[in-house]
Amino acid sequence: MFFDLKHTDVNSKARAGVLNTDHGSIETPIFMPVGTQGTVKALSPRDLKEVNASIILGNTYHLYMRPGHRLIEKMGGLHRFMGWDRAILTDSGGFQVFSLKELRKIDDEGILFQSHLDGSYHKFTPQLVLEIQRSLGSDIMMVLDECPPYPSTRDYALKSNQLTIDWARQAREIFSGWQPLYGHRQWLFAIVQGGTFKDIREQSARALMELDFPGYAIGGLAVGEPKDEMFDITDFCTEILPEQKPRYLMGVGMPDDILEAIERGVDMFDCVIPTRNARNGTVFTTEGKMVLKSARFKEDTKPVDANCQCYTCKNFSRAYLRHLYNANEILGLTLATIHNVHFYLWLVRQARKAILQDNYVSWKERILQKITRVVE
Ligand SMILES: NCc1cc(CSc2ccccc2)c2nc(N)[nH]c(=O)c2c1
Repeated sequence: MFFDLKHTDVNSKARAGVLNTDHGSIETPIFMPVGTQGTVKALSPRDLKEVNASIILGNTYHLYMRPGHRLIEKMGGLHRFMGWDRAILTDSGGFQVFSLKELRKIDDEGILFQSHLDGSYHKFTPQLVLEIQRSLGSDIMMVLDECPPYPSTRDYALKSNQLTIDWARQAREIFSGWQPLYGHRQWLFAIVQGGTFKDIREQSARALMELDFPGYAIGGLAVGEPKDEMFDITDFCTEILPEQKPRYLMGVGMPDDILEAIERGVDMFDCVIPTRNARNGTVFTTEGKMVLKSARFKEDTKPVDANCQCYTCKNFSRAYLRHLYNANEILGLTLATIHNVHFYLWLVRQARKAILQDNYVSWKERILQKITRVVE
């Protein structure tokens, strides 16, 4: 069974489960570090294993653009190419086309766009993005979808949703006769859209459920809408989606967003925040967020987080990390990234423990008091 739902917290919709892939089992709730170009920036696969990452993300758009999915296929697939033998999830690429703001034109067949690298024209179709993900060999693939901008008119959200459902239908058809390239199984997730319109969200979820996918992503959120709307739509979607299938909230989020979404029945998360913030000198700790470049840490001999067991916190001081940032030293990026990814993975592991003990909500309230502070 691809997804085992082990337990649902008695006081909320928070769930503990296991995703079984041919590149290992993944305990949920899970955070997936983003490795856009076949690397989680500043980390080696060895670092990722040391922080117990069980699944990372690759980006179909970027890898298609460079070095190209055919080259990666020649290299034996993305796992071998990047030296990562645990699980990989890849996005379909449509979202990246929209967020790169290059010329793009959507029609019933797919998305026509210009490369951000050399200006060449390309067209992502439901079939092409699956071919690319087949060449990459991702364990979990995403269908091509359109993520409507926020805000969108109701009319736009309706039309866009119809297209996303049509594209998902084509993808499901291709997937029904699926022959993986490298011998390991590949799973296909659908993506629920519909903006912040609940009736369109329901239409989307029910149409995709009829097509029976192994898992369901909630897309089109964390695109600028107010947080309470994001959580309200998330809660609404998880009410409809199959209980026995994994739910993936795309592109979310800050540590507190993830804890709120877990309470509303989400199992999988990805976000660039831990890796991007680390590169900018901001780290997350059990006592709150910390801007390491700040002068207040100039002579601070304490570790980033005294409660953290990561390599960075066990071996280096805040003063040293601040020095590395000021000196523009690459090691600073690596050490802060190790810590932040470790923190996110630790947080969701703690969440899972609380769920299994049926005290997720009280645990969440306690931890939120601490991690949402700013360390002065
Ligand atoms: N900001 C939210 C968000 C993020 C991503 C990207 S998630 C990602 C990023 C890199 C690698 C893998 C997954 C999305 N992807 C798709 N296909 N559809 C969405 O609505 C959407 C919304």
